[in-house]
Amino acid sequence: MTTQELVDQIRKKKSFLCIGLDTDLEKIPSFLLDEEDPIFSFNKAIIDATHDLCVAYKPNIAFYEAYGVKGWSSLRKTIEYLNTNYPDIFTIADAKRGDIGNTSTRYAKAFFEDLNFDSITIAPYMGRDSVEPFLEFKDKHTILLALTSNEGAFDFQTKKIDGKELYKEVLSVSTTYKGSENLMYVVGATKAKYLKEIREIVPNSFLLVPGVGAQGGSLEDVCACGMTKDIGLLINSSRGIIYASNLRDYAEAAKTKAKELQIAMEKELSRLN
Ligand SMILES: O=c1ccn([C@@H]2O[C@H](COP(=O)(O)O)[C@@H](O)[C@H]2O)c(=O)[nH]1
Repeated sequence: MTTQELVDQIRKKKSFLCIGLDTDLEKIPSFLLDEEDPIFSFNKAIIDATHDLCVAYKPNIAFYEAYGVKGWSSLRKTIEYLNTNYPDIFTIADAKRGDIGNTSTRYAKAFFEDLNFDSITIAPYMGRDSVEPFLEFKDKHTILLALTSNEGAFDFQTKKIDGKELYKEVLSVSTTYKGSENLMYVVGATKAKYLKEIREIVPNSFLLVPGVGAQGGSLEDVCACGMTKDIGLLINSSRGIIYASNLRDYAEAAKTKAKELQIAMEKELSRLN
């Protein structure tokens, strides 16, 4: 999917919500455990209930890898279900990969060609040659971790090197990478006060913003400094939506939570016009 197609979807749906599919067998309704593939059954029900309220889904790969071959099969069924039934939805493999060039190429093939995700999250620590193999894929997007939502972000990301914070160096150096027009960045909602300075470095790039809901970040604070004329934001919520109920009404409850966020986003979008 191109960036323009994503922007068009956001305007059409009046939503820049990304729903995180962090599907955990210990948290989904227990009656689903009798199904042949409980993870896929859960994801399918959540997707069917919420697809008109969001523009993206983000399966966190750790939740699938944790169940070995079965988990990988649930992931494959989920992405195939999305691509077949909801081709206008932007898909994010939250895999946080990145390695020496030839290995990164294999990761890129796995997530962009084999699984056919639209995008993947990447750790920038290994630098240019670990990122550029992902950028070679046309109409696919590489989402670099810039300033993450967790407390550990302060261990390295905000530390100064030659007078400049590391996350700012990640942002500015990565804009020189070949194919950088397909870069997006992860910035935690819990780090909203940094957004003004982030926008000075990457004024138009899309930001994937996790950390609203369960981690305490505020949608309004993120929009105040992070929104661009073409929106430029994908705000993720995982647990706050998918685990709204663990009873038979779980999909309906997820829809209600997604709707609350969509309404708040519609209000923010109306300020752009
Ligand atoms: O900085 C980051 C980067 C990634 N994440 C991921 O996003 C979701 C957040 O889940 P919630 O349940 O909405 O808190 C999860 O998959 C994280 O691994 C992040 O939180 N922060």
